[in-house]
Amino acid sequence: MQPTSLAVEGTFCDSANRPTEAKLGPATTGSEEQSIYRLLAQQVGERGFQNWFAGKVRLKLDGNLLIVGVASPFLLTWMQKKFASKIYATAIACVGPSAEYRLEVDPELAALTSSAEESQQKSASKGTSTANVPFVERKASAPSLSSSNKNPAARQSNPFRGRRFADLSTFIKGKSNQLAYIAATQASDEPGALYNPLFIHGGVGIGKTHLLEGFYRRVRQLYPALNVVYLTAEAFGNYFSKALQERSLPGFRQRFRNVDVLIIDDIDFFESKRNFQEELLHTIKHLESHGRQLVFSSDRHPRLLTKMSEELTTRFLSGLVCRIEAPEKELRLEIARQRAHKLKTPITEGALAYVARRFTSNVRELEGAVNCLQTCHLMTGQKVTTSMARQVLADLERDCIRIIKLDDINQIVCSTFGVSEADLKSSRRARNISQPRMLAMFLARKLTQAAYSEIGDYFGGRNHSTVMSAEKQVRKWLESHSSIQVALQEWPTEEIIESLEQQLLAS
Ligand SMILES: Nc1ncnc2c1ncn2[C@@H]1O[C@H](COP(=O)(O)OP(=O)(O)OP(=O)(O)O)[C@@H](O)[C@H]1O
Repeated sequence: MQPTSLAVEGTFCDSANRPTEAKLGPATTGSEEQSIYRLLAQQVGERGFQNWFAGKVRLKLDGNLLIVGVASPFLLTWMQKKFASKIYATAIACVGPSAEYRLEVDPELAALTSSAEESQQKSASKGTSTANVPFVERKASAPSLSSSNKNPAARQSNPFRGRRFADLSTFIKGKSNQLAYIAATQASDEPGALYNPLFIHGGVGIGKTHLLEGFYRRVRQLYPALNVVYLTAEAFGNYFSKALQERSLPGFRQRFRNVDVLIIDDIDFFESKRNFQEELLHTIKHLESHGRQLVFSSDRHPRLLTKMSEELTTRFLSGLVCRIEAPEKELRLEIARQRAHKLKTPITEGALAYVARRFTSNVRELEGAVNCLQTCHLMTGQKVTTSMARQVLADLERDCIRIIKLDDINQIVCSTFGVSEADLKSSRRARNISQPRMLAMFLARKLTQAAYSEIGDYFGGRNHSTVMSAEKQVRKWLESHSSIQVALQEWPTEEIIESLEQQLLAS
């Protein structure tokens, strides 16, 4: 599952704009609550705890359910994205393996937040005008991309504050991600000069956001005077809609068209959203014409974003497109090892290898697994062994399994190839219909429990031998590294299948 995110950097990074300025204590003062706070602090680290939890959330334990109340839907999606596994580990540490957790908007916190915001707005309106888009970094001077901005004194006078974004230095390199890593590092050395736009794509939870955040951070460190904005596509869309509603589009445009570096995560969110695409296109055109740096991430290659306008797609393709592939075994092992080291979890090599073997496609889940093992170590005081890992992670592994239905496959294949459901299930044999159909049948065999006859029946009342031969045909394409046409372009079958699987797993 891919959590949606309204993570907008400046809202959190700029302390003046923090949404939860009001100082709130824990919901109750009982020793139980205090110990939950302590466990949570162990999980998220002192800094994370102070930045995001202390005085800002309300914790409640209801049976085996840990409820974390936050001040806004905005915070909720953010916390869900960033801390879900840690909150879950805390819940387990509190009530054992049957624990569950829930993040919810706490009305009382929300009320306190909006009154804090109101008073902020009042004081802002007394001073110079600040537009209603809160996340754009403000700076005194006009933007400049010259190297004179590499100024240590300026760096000190404008230190990076607030939420700690992921850092490129903590990004663990391997075969599957090294191209994207090198591109992000090089482009952040000289924003606007090299790969522009830089477009990073890959499956769920494999480090795209980490790289984008690292990019953001590095540019901020090297060029503190630059106006750098990081946000998700969803946040961009929300701010755009709000500006439309409030008739404040000029302010919105002024904010976005004055940035030096614009980083937008999860751009696939814009698929089928014509008005957002249109606005983004104009923003890109404007920024490009002024030599500003653009960075995007997506779950797919730009050409596979079949519901994106052609103009936008060609712009995405005009710089450098890098793919992060599923992490290879060595990388998974190293990530697990470093995670355990960071959490100070004594763990055997065998247990690490077990985790790396079991959690293969998603680094987020891999990290979640190590978090669970840390909790287990905290509870038992013992070094984590392979058999302990096997036992503890059994539930997690089960939860990580996604149930994929034939309808899901049908929908994702149709939208990726731009064919209608009626065509996919029809008797038409044109290549642009029969290939997606065969792929759909192949995926149905691979990812569902459905029998050949059931699959044949679903995809247009075909018999089981049609499905068998479709499966055989797709295997042949894979073996011979054949390509398939999507969006008027040939793609390696392997890449298409991987992209479809990723979309299915994320759906
Ligand atoms: N190579 C890596 N080195 C260190 N940590 C990594 C690496 N790849 C991923 N991670 C960690 O895995 C977690 C998930 O990564 P991230 O959020 O960047 O994934 P994503 O590709 O953006 O996922 P989504 O598509 O869901 O947005 C993060 O905690 C991130 O720091």
